Amino acid sequence: MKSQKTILRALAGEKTETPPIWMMRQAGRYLPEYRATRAQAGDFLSLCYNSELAAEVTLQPIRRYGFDAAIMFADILLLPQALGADVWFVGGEGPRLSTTTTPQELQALKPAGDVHDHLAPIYETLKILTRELPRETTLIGFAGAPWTVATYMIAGRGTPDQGPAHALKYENIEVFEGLMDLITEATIGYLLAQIEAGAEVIKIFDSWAGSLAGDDFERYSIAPLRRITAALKAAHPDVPVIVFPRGAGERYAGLHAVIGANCIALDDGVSAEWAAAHVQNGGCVQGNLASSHMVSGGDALVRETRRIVDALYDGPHIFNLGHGITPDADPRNVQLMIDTVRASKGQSDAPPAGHADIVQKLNL
Ligand SMILES: Cc1c2[nH]c(c1CCC(=O)O)Cc1[nH]c(c(CCC(=O)O)c1C)Cc1[nH]c(c(CCC(=O)O)c1C)Cc1[nH]c(c(C)c1CCC(=O)O)C2
Repeated sequence: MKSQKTILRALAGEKTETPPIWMMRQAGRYLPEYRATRAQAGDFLSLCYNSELAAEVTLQPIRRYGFDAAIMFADILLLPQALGADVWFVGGEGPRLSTTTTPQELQALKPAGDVHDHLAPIYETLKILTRELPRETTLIGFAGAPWTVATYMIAGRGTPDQGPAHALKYENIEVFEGLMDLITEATIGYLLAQIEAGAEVIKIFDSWAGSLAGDDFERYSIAPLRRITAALKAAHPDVPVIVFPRGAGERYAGLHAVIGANCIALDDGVSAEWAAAHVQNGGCVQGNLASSHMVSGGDALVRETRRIVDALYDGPHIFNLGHGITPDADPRNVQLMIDTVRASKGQSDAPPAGHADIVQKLNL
């Protein structure tokens, strides 16, 4: 039976009349209703573990904008915490973790199968969402890719160049690879449990893949993504997998087949025209409007949105940003992007129907 949900149709390789749309970090600080619920929860991690409130913030952008998909509200750093690392967030700065760089610290982490009690609230969030989401909205579960999660566990924080993780590869490859294996195994169990709790699509974020050079890219980004995808497919062949090796550049070409994923998510470092020629021939692509347009808006936003839709019009495409929306974004620009995508029919130089109205309505 053909699925009614446009995202699932695109993920199955179908070209849709207008691309379905959702947005990375669509529940977030740019929305006043998110800030209010986060204040009610106390802090960010408390919000992640409060299933009712996490479901509520997941639903907020769906109510406001009617996105085609909802991504469960959680964070990639909950898994290290479930493995026994300390994780906390410093306001205005970002995450902090206890570090794992020695054999003793690796040994002290829990086995991959022991994460589920800790993560039970996340599975509960998915169950609530399965009941409460509109029928036409697709529910996305996610995890960080092993390399990206490892970069935080090794450095104990976000780093501009992932230097500490690269250094550990050279200084103690056993600890590095042992940690990668542990994260990979735990991630498989975590994602399988998300599917069992109601996730219809899985997305794996390899936000720092771009800093892996040469063989390291294959070994530490692609191989773990392939291993996780294969394990998910073995148990749930019908659940589509989106992978996001951010910063892959020309290495995006051919990745569907290499990883076995249904969709490759593109950052805005590659052009949509290039991706149409070199990536979309392998299957569905997602992306890739620069998230800065959500801050600046106006005609440039409309033009660029239109250009991406047109470039990827001949194949399966899910519209998204190239990275998460930032806290300084204007919620009205999100509406302008959605209206532009939904008014488009592809392959035309004319502005989308209603473009002038949209711009006027939003007072741009
Ligand atoms: C690297 C990474 C993290 N988390 C995530 C990634 C991969 C994607 C990417 O590259 O952005 C993924 C993530 N983080 C969050 C989601 C929820 C779903 C969504 O709406 O996309 C998802 C899918 C919520 C969040 N995760 C975080 C917030 C902001 C926290 C707050 O409300 O204060 C949200 C809404 C915090 C977070 N979480 C992380 C960092 C580095 C930070 C601090 C930076 C920041 O503040 O934006 C780790």
